[in-house]
Amino acid sequence: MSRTDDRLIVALDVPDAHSGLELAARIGDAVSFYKIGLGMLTGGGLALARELKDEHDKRIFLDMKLFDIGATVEAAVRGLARFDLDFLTVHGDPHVVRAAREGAAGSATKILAVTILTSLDRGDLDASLIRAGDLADLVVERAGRAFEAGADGVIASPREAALIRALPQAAGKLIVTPGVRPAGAALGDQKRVETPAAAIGAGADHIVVGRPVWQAADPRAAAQAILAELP
Ligand SMILES: O=c1ccn([C@@H]2O[C@H](COP(=O)(O)O)[C@@H](O)[C@H]2O)c(=O)[nH]1
Repeated sequence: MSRTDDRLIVALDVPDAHSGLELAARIGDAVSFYKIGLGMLTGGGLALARELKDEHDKRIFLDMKLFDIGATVEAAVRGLARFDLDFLTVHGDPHVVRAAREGAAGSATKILAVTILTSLDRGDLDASLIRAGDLADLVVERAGRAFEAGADGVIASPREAALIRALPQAAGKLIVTPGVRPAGAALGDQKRVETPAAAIGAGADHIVVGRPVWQAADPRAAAQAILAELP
């Protein structure tokens, strides 16, 4: 059986596993890859991951954005890798990525490193005392360092995807982009945004889309419309 185009990852940012399962059932075979994030941590997110994977043959991206001392990250990733996840996120700091690599050893879980959140702009970085300079340059630099530390891929906005794809260290690595909006869709809190077609055209392997799908009156049709515009 051929899988649905898994370049689209739908963020299941609903409060609990029950709502997540209902949403996935409404979307049906239009989507084969789901992201479960921090908002569902206390709502049965891991149980949902297991059920979608084992009972519904979906791919799972667990977006935990882990950040801690190396030993703690390694232990957390070792435990989470037992859930047979496809993707797991950690912060892009090299010590975190190295620890996550150790924790994921022997599993098929790919470690994705968050560069700079797509909801941030230069003003937000200033407020957080992040080094001055062009935001895209910082994203590309963090991506390069994360790759060198062993990340299987990075999370960045579609605006930086082409620059990251051009890095020699990016060969064979994944670029996954949230911050994706169909033309005319509300941005919400996203600040560095492009359309689905532009993101894939810039070199993203996967796009992550949440609210434009799960808040739609017809989430299946919304997902299908996004897939239809991919080059
Ligand atoms: O830099 C990042 C990293 C992760 N996210 C997550 O992706 C989805 C996006 O949801 P939308 O509703 O399409 O904005 C959400 O779960 C974030 O936690 C991100 O947006 N940016």
